Amino acid sequence: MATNPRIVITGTSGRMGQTLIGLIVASEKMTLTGAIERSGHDWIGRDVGEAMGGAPLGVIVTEDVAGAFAQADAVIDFTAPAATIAFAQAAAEAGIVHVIGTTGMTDAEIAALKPHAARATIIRAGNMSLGVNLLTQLTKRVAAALDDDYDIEVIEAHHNQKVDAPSGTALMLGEAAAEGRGVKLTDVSDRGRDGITGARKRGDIGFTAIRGGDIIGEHDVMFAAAGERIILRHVASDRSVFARGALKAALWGQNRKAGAYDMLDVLGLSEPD
Ligand SMILES: NC(=O)C1=CN([C@@H]2O[C@H](COP(=O)(O)OP(=O)(O)OC[C@H]3O[C@@H](n4cnc5c(N)ncnc54)[C@H](OP(=O)(O)O)[C@@H]3O)[C@@H](O)[C@H]2O)C=CC1
Ligand SMILES: O=C(O)C1=N[C@H](C(=O)O)C[C@H](O)C1
Repeated sequence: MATNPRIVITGTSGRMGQTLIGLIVASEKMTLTGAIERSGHDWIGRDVGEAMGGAPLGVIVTEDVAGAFAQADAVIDFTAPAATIAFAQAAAEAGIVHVIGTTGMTDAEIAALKPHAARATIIRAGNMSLGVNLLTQLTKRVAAALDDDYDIEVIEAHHNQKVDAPSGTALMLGEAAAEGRGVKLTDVSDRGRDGITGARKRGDIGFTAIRGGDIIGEHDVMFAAAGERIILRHVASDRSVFARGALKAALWGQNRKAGAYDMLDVLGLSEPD
C-alpha cells in the first residue's frame, strides 16, 4: 500500500492554518507531519491539536523549518510575503512541493520565487477555491465579448483583520478581465480613488476594497454600461473552500516536474495558449 503524502503547515495558529489542519486530520489521503510557527510564538513546543483547543494530534508545533521539511512531501503555506519567500528557499532545498496561498506579494517578491521553482514544484494562487478559479475563466470570456462601452469594476469584501488590498482574488479577476480585453492590467488598473478623481477613464479596470467584521471573502466583477450591468459574483461562506483547494494542490504536485503552477493547472481549467 502506498504511504500518504506527509504534509507540513506553516502559520499554524492562523485562520487558514487551523482550517487546513482540521481537514488534513480528517483526510485519509494525507498525513500531518509538521506544524510550524515563528520563533517566540507561544504554541511552539505544544501539541498542535491541544493548542487548537482539541485532542492531541501527536504533532508538536516547531520553529525548525528545515527539520520539519526534511520529514515531509509538501508544505502548505498561508502566511505573509517575507515568510513565504524564506519557506520557498527551504522547500526547494528539501525538494518538497510548496503550495502558496499567501497574498499581498509585490512583483519583486513573486520574482524572488522563480529560482526556487527551477528546483521544486510551486503551486501559487491568490484564491484556491474551485469557484473563484472558474470565475476567472468566465470573467475572461465576458471581457473578451464586450467592448470598452462596458466599464469593468472589481469589488471585494473581507474581514477586518485582512492586511492587503486589493485582495489576491481581486487581482486574479482583474488580470483575467485584462487578458480577455487583450490589455495589460498594469496599464489600465485604477486603484484607490479619493478626492477629485476626474471622470472615469474609458478602458480602465477599477478596484474597490471593503473591510469589515468577519466577512470571509466576496468578489464581484461588474461590467457596467449605459442601460445595463452584468455582475459575476463569488461568495465564500467557509474557509474550507480555500483549504480544500490547497490540499488538492499538494496531492496534485506529488511527483510533478519542478516548475511554477497555479490552480488552473491543478483543476484542469487552463486554456491552451
Ligand atoms: N489563496 C487563498 O485561497 C487564500 C489566501 N489567504 C491568504 O493567506 C494569508 C494568511 O491568511 P490568514 O490565515 O487569514 O491570516 P492569519 O493572520 O490568521 O494567519 C497568518 C499566519 O501566518 C503567520 N505569519 C505571519 N507572518 C509570518 C512570518 N513573517 N513568519 C512566520 N509566520 C508568519 C502568523 O503568525 P503570527 O500569529 O505569529 O503573526 C499566522 O500564524 C493571507 O495572505 C491571506 O490573504 C487566505 C485565505 C485564502
Ligand atoms: O485574507 C483572506 O481572508 C483571503 N485572502 C485571499 C485573497 O486575498 O483574495 C482569498 C480569500 O478571498 C480570503
